[in-house]
Amino acid sequence: MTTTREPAAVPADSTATPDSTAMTSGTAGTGTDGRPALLEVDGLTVRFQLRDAVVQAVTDLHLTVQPGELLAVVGESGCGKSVLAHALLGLLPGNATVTGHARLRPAAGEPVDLVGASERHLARAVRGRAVGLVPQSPATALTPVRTGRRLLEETLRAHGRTRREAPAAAERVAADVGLDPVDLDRYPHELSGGMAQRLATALALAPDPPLLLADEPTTGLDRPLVDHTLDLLRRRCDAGGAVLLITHDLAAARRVADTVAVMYASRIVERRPTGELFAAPAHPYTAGLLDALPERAFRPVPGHPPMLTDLPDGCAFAPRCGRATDICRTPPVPSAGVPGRAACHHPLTLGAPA
Ligand SMILES: Nc1ncnc2c1ncn2[C@@H]1O[C@H](COP(=O)(O)OP(=O)(O)OP(=O)(O)O)[C@@H](O)[C@H]1O
Ligand code: NI
Repeated sequence: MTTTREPAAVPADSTATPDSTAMTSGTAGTGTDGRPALLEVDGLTVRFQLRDAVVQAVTDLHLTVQPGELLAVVGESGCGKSVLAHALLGLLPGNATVTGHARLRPAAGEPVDLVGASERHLARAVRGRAVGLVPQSPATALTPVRTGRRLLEETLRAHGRTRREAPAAAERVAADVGLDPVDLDRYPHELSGGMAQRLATALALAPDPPLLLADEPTTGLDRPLVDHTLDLLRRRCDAGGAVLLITHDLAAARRVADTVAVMYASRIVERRPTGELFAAPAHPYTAGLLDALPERAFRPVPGHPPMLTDLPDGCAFAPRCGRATDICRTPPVPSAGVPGRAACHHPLTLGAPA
């Protein structure tokens, strides 16, 4: 069953969200209790240089994640979701240029701007430790020559568990993600897609990172395991962790997210508390995604997303949008996913551009 969660960390009045002032004033995002955001992404932009073209994969992206918050990033295939996650961890290939800021402020440890942090710092203090990643294609990410048990125990020991503690801890983490301990003795190539997915999730959770980036973590799972995984992520946030969940699945976002950011053609076009976004989407693209849901109109968004090598200067959604007019040839402002406001010249509900 799908349940609608009301936002836990964000007041219902989106104009009063603590980070909306931060977005407009440029100061650090803070939580409702005055704590700074755990992650504050500010103008993140990623370009890939191809031989004769530039891919605009992520453009001027702003978002915050508070401790305890589950933020879902949704959007069609190819809009830049995975590139966003990889940019935050310094995992992009050499033809990528990353600009902007992504400030991480873990409760323990020094704040760091993930953009421009040294590879050495990212490897030692960030990846896996401060920020975990459940990769989108776990089967290819798993080391082929070690069993799941060995991978998990090694990860746990690398993060402070003793040789004595690691075996029981590995079984606990495996059980948390719904993996049978027997399956821990298999090698990655002996795992089904769904088992590999759960093992990848267990590996990301084992060091207990304050921020988890989960890129389509329910791929290949059947419905009960999808819900099990989503609820596990929700419980992490309820216990004070933070999760950025990348998903195609709006029902998943609705079930567990506090906040939803909708990405279209490399930009966040709308970012709102989950209940508000589902009840009254402001951006026509968000409305289109909701109309495509089976329990709603079951009508797909017409047309196709644009090529990221050839984006228009104005609104990239205009060619697919029933509300577009001449003004949509100019960039919608703000284009930055400011909470409560859509990057649209003709929003459906509140959210006229400032
Ligand atoms: N190394 C690269 N070089 C050039 N272009 C790339 C590279 N990696 C990704 N891209 C492009 O960046 C864009 C965003 O890709 P990304 O993987 O982030 O999409 P996504 O939203 O995660 O899609 P999906 O939902 O299918 O996983 C795509 O157009 C993709 O082709
Ligand atoms: Ni992806």
